[in-house]
Amino acid sequence: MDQAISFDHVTHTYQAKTPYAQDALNDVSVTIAENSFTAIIGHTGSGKSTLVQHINALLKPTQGTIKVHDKLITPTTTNKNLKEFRRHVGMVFQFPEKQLFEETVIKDIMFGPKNYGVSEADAKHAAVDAMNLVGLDQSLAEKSPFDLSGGQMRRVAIAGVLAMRPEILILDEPTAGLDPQGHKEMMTLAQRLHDHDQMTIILVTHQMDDVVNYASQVIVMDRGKIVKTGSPAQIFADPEWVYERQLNLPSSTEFAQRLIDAGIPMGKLPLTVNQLADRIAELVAKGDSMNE
Ligand SMILES: Nc1ncnc2c1ncn2[C@@H]1O[C@H](COP(=O)(O)OP(=O)(O)OP(=O)(O)O)[C@@H](O)[C@H]1O
Repeated sequence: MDQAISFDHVTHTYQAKTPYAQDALNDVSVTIAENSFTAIIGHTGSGKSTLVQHINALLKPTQGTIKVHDKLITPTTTNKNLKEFRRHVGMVFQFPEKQLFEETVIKDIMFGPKNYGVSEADAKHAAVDAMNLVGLDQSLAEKSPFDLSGGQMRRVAIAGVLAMRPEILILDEPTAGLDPQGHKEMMTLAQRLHDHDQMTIILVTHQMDDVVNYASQVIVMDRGKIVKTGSPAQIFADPEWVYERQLNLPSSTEFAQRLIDAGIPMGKLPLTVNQLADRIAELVAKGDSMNE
């Protein structure tokens, strides 16, 4: 697969050259493949948000470079001429509904395209498409976004990003504060944007079940460094290592680990509920055949 994004020896220091200077990223090199669904995990303060904010040049590296498609971002990159580039990299921050401000849902979603000089008619077209993408009924278009439920408000905010038709979508803890139904809908949306609309999805999350259920690649951060990259199976194959990074296991993996600790041979660690159920069914079938 082609590389959509590559970090080359990137360091980011907040408040550089002051007594409060702090390296939030420390010599990070990593690539993220085109059309991949990549999860970024790591304990609080490990540098996940700092990392992803470099992908649309919201933050610039203190040292090193980032390449996003053909665009090179360096310590001397200025905000001039970044507008067109940023259209291709959609960023959904934590609690994006806080950024809603227009009188109606449709106006809020049209804001981005209009800001890029798209005609009123084309902006409306893009907004209607984006509402469909996120599963918002068109009957909500003329309502105030502030009269909607929390989950709906979040979808309006995401529709505003999708109306720009980005190729890369960054989701920074998109399920924070949502109920189980809203959580499932949000993750299903991310999956559909990846599978159906061929977007490169980058998900920052503390939810290990989402990592194994949706992501194909994982980047693990610890104290401003990338300490492991690989498939979910590779990342969670060593529970001790995961715990040492102050991370959880996916719930099915943790359950299986408890069974192993109790002396039950589970074989390869399961990652998902389906894999766990299959493993237990195999064990039960084996036990039955031994009793026959
Ligand atoms: N604007 C800022 N000014 C100074 N320091 C900052 C700023 N933003 C983040 N930091 C520091 O940089 C480090 C990395 O923060 P970052 O938000 O990237 O971590 P994170 O892994 O996304 O954390 P979380 O899981 O809590 O969102 C932390 O030590 C944090 O305190």
